[in-house]
Amino acid sequence: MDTSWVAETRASTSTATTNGPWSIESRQKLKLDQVGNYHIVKSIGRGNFATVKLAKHEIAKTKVAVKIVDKTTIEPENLIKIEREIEILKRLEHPHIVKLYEVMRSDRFIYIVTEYCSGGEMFETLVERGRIAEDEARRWFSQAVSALAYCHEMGVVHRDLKAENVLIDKNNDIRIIDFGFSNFQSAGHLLKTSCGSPPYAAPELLLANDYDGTKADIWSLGVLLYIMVTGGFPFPGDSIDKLKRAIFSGPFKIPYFVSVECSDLLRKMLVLTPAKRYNIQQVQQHRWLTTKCEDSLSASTNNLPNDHLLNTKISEKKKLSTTVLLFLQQHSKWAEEQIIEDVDKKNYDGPIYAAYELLCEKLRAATEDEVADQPRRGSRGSILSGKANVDPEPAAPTISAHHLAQLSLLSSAEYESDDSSASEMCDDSPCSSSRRKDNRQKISEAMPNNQNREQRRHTLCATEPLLPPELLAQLGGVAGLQAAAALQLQQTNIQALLGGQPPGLVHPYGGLLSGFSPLPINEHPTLHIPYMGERRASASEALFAAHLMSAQGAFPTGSESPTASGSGTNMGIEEEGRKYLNQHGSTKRNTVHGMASPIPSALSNQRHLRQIQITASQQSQLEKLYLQHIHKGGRHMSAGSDLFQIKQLQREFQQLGKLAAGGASPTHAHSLATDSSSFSLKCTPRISITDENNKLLGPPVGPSSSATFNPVAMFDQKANEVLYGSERPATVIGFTTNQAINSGASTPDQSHFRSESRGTTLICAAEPVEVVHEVKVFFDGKKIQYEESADEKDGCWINTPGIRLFIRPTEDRTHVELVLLQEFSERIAEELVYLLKNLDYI
Ligand SMILES: Nc1ncnc2c1ncn2[C@@H]1O[C@H](COP(=O)(O)OP(=O)(O)OP(=O)(O)O)[C@@H](O)[C@H]1O
Repeated sequence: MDTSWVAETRASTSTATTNGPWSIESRQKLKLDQVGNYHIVKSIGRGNFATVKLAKHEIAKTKVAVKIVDKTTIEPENLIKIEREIEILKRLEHPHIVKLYEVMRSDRFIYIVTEYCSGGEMFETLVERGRIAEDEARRWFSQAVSALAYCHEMGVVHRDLKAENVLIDKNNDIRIIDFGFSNFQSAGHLLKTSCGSPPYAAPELLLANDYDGTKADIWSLGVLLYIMVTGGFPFPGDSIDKLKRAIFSGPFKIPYFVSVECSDLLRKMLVLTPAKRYNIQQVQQHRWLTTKCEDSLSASTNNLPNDHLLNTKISEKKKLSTTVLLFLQQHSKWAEEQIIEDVDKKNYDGPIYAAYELLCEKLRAATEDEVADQPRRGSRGSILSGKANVDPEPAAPTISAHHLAQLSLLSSAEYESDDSSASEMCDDSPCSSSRRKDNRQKISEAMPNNQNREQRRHTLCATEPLLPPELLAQLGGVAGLQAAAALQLQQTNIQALLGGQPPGLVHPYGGLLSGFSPLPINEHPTLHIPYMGERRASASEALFAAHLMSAQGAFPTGSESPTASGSGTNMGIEEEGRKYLNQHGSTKRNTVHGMASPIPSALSNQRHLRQIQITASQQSQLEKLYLQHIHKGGRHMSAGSDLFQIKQLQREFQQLGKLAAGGASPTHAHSLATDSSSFSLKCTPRISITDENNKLLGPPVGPSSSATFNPVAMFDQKANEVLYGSERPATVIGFTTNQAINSGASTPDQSHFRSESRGTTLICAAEPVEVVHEVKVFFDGKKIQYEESADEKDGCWINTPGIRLFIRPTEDRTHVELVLLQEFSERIAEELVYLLKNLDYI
């Protein structure tokens, strides 16, 4: 391969200013400002084995993303994942799949240049905003469906679809990324490797069965849709075992606010048995996607799967744009024949194709803008002549001086207007722009164990060969070529692409995941993250292995030929699920969404709450409060004259907690879920009346006589009605912590929201000493007294009456864990976070 075009990387390192383990010397950073034809602007993301930079093409002046893989620092199996991703991206071209432009290689690095998606990950958006409106979800979802339908038609299964692998571009359209776990799958062929991200993994994968990758993708897509429209996961579980129990223990719940059509689609995608699960064509044709609300008509119409549109775009591309050709000749040293040849071959391994494509896109966008700016030419004509409106012209096939000039102007204008300065470039930070930094921060807050963020991104490679010889043969002969031809995808010489299997793509071994440790369910108020702290992780068999061992013991995977259901065993998934539950306990794990539990940690799920039974005296006290509440017209009961009763009741509840922890006394007949027995129950009963948005309302509805008063049952029933039923407003009797009451939250849900936002971790590039110094200066300035103490983890505590800070070094960063206690002043806390964020200058 001719690599003479690969420009020498210009690198420099930062200089040391201090000494010791915290010195900048010890964490010198590689500074990179140019690779190939790309000017590196700044870091925009980091995976576990790649750093992603924003860069600008020198000729087109277009922003691109450059994924930089340091081959010397990653395991061979992860290198194979990267090679797999490259090979598959080369074969795919779809408006909602990230577009590959160029691949550059040096002895040490692989640079993968793709289109830049400025809107970040869908995951970030969902964490930031919570669930999204159905019309908006439909738009994004239909784009994802369109991309997946295309993949499946091309014989490609993604196997790691999740909100983190869906990026948003500047037009608010989605792009699917991360094809590292993708593979080719021909009809009738089943896959073996369990990979992907457990919360999105289909049951057949969790049971370690052979599986149909297309059906597994549908399950993941169903989970994605569920997250979009509800803001939570359908199957919560902080370990694979719990996840399996959640999946098999019965139908998942869909909150009341999800439309009937959308619920129906979800139920047809999240079907246990793969054979009964919808395929991608059925999803495409489902009425939730085809029937559009009037309001969202314009937004969604443009983005529904439309093969005609796709083909039009593709056929446009077939014509070589002479405008771009001429422009390239003028602005580069490449000869005409060379350009024509590389473009014709779609040569991703050289610089010409990328330059050509980027310029074409720029020209196309300019042409579209121009057309949009003009009055609609067809409107009048259609009235007079009966002819349809005139469509925008495709990129001009002939040389256009106007377009040539436009290209030059656009290129320089965009370049000048970009405010990303070179000063921002070249660090290895995961995120440099302030918006993304904010997002990251929010996500960091949402993570159950945010000091593990670096590890959360571990993605391990699958154990299957990338292109098994028989698949290669099949693909070259039938599936790949026919699919490509049918879609008229491109004039690429596919035979040439498929002609040889790149070296090192077939690998017999899998990755090993170290440090897998289950963590508690994340209780973020908007996006519940049910997974074991490895939110972002995608995993291969190795990750699943330990957790699957028991399952495999329970359900030996048959070596027989695939069954009709595609499960790879003679046993149906449902049957296996039942067997699993029989063997591993059948605790029902209903998910409760929307009504986040007011009680943190061990009692965080309402299913625990439901199992609390109260004593007769607690019952009568609650009743008293309830009746008083009605009498006072719904006023919140936690203040003033009620304080004594509250305290009294609280003591009883604490007693209840102790009893539960030490084994319930038969006389009390209290029962708590076994896995919540270690908590100390510090509840204060509260009575509040909420509407469907958990806003406090007027007097409660419901029984007011002693004979019918049953607070626990009422809570349970009403919470369910609020969540899943149609009755609203509802009366909710909630239990909350003192802390939440002190924070002024008016309803259980709000109190949860607030208490959740109190712990946060900030990651700073500043030295710990510097952080400690700044924090002390801050407190001194505010005249806030603090105590300072060292910790055995080489960290340092700074405690004030309302704020606790734990500052500890990591290998190249400083973690600052910030806990705001109940007495905190929100304003001071905000100022402190602001200060710390400003220290976080990476
Ligand atoms: N084209 C892009 N445009 C904008 N941001 C991107 C782009 N590609 C990647 N990123 C950002 O960089 C992050 C890391 O990229 P990516 O997931 O491809 O790396 P990776 O090393 O393969 O990660 P993983 O360990 O999850 O497999 C992404 O999560 C995303 O935030």
